[in-house]
Amino acid sequence: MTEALKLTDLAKSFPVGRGFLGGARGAVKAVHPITLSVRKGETLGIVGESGCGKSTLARMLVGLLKPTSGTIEIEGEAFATADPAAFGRRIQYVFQDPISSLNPRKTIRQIMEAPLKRLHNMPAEARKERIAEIFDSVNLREEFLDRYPHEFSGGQAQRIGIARALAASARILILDEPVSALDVSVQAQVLNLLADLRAAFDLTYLFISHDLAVVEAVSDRIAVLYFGSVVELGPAEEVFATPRHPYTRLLADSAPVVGRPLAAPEAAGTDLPDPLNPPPGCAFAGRCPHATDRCRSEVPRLEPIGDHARVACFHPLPA
Ligand SMILES: Nc1ncnc2c1ncn2[C@@H]1O[C@H](COP(=O)(O)OP(=O)(O)OP(=O)(O)O)[C@@H](O)[C@H]1O
Repeated sequence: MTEALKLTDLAKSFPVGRGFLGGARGAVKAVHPITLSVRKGETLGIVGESGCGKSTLARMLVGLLKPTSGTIEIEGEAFATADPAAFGRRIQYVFQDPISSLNPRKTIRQIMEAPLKRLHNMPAEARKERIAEIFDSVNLREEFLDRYPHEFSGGQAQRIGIARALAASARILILDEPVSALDVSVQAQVLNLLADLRAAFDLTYLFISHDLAVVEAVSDRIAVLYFGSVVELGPAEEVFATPRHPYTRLLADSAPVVGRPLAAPEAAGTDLPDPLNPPPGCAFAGRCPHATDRCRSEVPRLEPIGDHARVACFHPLPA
């Protein structure tokens, strides 16, 4: 078993608006069917502009949102069929904003103890030992345990968020913009810590970010999301260096500076299609300099290209 995570045709729509008889008027397709696997020990980076479906995808993976269709397998087991605690022990979510994701009325010790009690039924003495061990591994002092979330800086709070995820003994972490809210100097510390933890505990990461430089630095492979679909997937060192999808090229060209976050590229217009009324063909066709009639009428599938990459485009760029 070398796959940590396997998604098959995973999709999510949100019903929106209320019609005359109270039924939904339409649906926002936040995530179009996605099929991909993440190897054990791998860091898969997921990038895309605001609204491309990153958070919706992440939330489905940890059971916070129910998929509209498709399946999720975690370490070979189907998500929907197993008991939720079993999945909490395997996959955990680390939030972007660590302080607001922690209960303000609970001490850090109480926050850390919850998954040990709930998921592992661990007795008090063992919990104490385990928490001390985890705190040590994220370089936090034990005396912090009796303080409250608001008493910490952003970097410390993010370490606590990571520690809480590790307390569940999960081997897969969904890191949703884990350093976006932090100062650049603190970002580096947290990224180094994540790299150390991955090696020490044999972890698999899904690293979601709109910061291309960060994603390129931490990932083994990168998936580029556009309008709810993966449009390109390949080795981290190739995806932005030699983009095959015109959208990836646009991203790479518009964020060449290290640490510069991904903004909607200006060159080819910024109009995203209407999610309530998606176009019949490629969602990027309206912004793409290479679009043809076929692109405007047929949806390209994610197909292998070259040795390691996949691209969803009828006119991929040369390597
Ligand atoms: N609960 C919801 N109801 C209706 N539409 C939603 C809901 N949640 C998300 N969406 C829509 O789904 C699409 C994807 O949103 P999502 O938050 O997953 O994107 P994102 O890439 O994480 O964006 P950001 O980087 O801004 O957080 C957007 O069009 C969004 O408006």
